[in-house]
Amino acid sequence: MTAPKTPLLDTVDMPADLRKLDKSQLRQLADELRDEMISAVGSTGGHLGSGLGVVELTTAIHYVFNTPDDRLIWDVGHQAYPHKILTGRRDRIRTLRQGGGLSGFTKRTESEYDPFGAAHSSTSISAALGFAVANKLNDTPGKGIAVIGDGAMSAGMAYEAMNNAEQAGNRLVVILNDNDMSIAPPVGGLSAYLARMVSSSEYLGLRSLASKLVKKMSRRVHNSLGKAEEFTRGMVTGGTLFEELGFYYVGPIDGHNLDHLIPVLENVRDAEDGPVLVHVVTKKGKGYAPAEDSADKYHGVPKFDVVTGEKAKSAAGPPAYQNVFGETLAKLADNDPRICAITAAMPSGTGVDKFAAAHPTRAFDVGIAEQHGVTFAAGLAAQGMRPFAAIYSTFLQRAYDQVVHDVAIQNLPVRFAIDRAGLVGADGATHAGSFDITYLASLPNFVVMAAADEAELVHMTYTAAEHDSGPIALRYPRGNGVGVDLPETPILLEIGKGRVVREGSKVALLSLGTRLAEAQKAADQLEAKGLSTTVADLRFAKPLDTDLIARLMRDHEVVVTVEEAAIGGLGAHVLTYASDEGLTDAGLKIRTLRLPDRFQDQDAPDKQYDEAGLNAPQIVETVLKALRHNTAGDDQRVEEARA
Ligand SMILES: Cc1ncc(C[n+]2csc(CCOP(=O)(O)OP(=O)(O)O)c2C)c(N)n1
Ligand SMILES: CC(=O)[C@@H](O)[C@H](O)COP(=O)(O)O
Ligand SMILES: [Mg+2]
Repeated sequence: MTAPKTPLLDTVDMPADLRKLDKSQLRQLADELRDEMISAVGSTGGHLGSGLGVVELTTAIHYVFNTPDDRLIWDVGHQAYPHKILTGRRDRIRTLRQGGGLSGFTKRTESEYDPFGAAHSSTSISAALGFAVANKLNDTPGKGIAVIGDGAMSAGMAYEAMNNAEQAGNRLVVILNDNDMSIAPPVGGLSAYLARMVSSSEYLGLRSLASKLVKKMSRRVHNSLGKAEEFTRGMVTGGTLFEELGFYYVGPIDGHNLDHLIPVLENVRDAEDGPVLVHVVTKKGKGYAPAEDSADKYHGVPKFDVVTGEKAKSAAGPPAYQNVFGETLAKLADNDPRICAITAAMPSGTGVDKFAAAHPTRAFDVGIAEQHGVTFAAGLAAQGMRPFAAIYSTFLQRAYDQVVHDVAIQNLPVRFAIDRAGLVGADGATHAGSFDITYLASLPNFVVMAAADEAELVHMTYTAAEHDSGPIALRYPRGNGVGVDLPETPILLEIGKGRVVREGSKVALLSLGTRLAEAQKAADQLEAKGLSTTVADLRFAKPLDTDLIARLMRDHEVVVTVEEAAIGGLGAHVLTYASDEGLTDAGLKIRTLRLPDRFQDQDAPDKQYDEAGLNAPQIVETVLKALRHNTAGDDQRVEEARA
């Protein structure tokens, strides 16, 4: 694929270069920026539609505002690729989301133009408010500018921030980028409200616009607006929700028309009062037909052919875990009217779309609102339903108090289907599902399971559905299963019981989750070295199968736990149990393999697991080291005895 011709963009490395251009050149610059972004994402894959929708907005913001002193915060950060290109990172844009490359989100360590890291949504207004207030207190120049999407606006955090924003005065600017899309079509009353605001807005002549604005904004703003005769699409002001929260509301305006955007943003920049919310209407996927025409607007794409839009096909293989979950749950719900499914704006990512296709009245997309989703599920459970809250591990972090306070303390049978458990590849540290075992298995009343393969996921989904005595979680990773046959009839697993998949005598590998495949490979390699190895799939991080663990500890010389989870997970529970029971007193060697105590950047998943030390060679090395340590210890003890 040849790179697009970008003569004007080639002259712009930083926003300072952009600001030297004449306004009349900005249209061409935006077109070239869009071409460059399409070309780059075609070669890397990544988030495409959202960035395409903010090409003009990105250009206008950097043209009008004094970034980086004005602190620009992109909500989620998945739309920030054009921003990266304009802020000195064009030379690395084709490394996006790859090992050692640019992050797919904003990241403080990457550039001074990324004042705040993101990837989870709806944090931008709070962060921008923090910058704004700090600058105000220190009498330092610079506003806080948050660009937040309509989907991200469904999260409570955005309102918590707006409720508190008045103190920033004119230092805070919120740009609501309304493309009427989340990853899936947006849901709920707020989305309908925004749609009504957009569809009912008039095209105002300047006079009526000015007379409306004079009531709302300072005279200075009003006067300078008088210069923008060409600005025809209305700045409509009304008794909006945002005004009730203390913002000057400006909009809706056409986010692809630079002749509208630039004067409006200039006025907002110069406004003496504030805070201001600018409602910008854009199109997700704008300017690239295959994206505009697709149902998901090319939210996230693999590599693709720029000319045809054809996406690289992944090799046919086992089904994705999320689909196994969604289809299994849909089948179970055929015979159980109490089962329902909840997703927080991730219907296809969690497989809840499969469930929704079969049981539309029992599938709930609550929007980006994980906290509400969990407590909503708690209410359903308390009323006798069997709710499955299907939430990515990383996003469930946001609802931790709801998990503890609304679910665990009340011992309510909410089923947590925790997708993207473990490392996730290109999305990197912000999306890794590292902590759920730690934060769930420490809670009284909780049952925590991890599926070793897609058949186990079927059994665990069924087991969770039938578990009415308290909260239960099942975790499984991003990606496809390992290729085992799916069972016709699911098995009801005994709570807190694991299984031995291979019996040996010297080394025992206690696996939880999909590292089981690596544990099996490691066992082959250990056997080849003459070390007889047991492999157990514990299935449950809580309650532990203490009978099995005690037996394996008594009968083996080395015991190694293996899990795709952070410190404080299975390994910690096994060690605690072993020391409580005195099982380590006789010199048993226990080692715990888990994710490292650092945030791992994006890379291919297998490389990430290598770096984490959770692939077969590292399991083998851990066992050998434990045995060598034994020998060294013995030698030393012999020496000491001799002395
Ligand atoms: C807390 C949280 N939940 C879910 C997600 C997954 N997610 C990423 S982008 C997105 C859609 C955001 O929609 P919007 O803010 O309108 O931005 P757009 O993609 O339309 O530009 C979702 C649900 C997330 N990043 N953070
Ligand atoms: C930006 C964001 O949070 C999502 O788009 C996320 O990248 C999706 O991840 P999956 O591809 O694992 O569904
Ligand atoms: Mg949107």
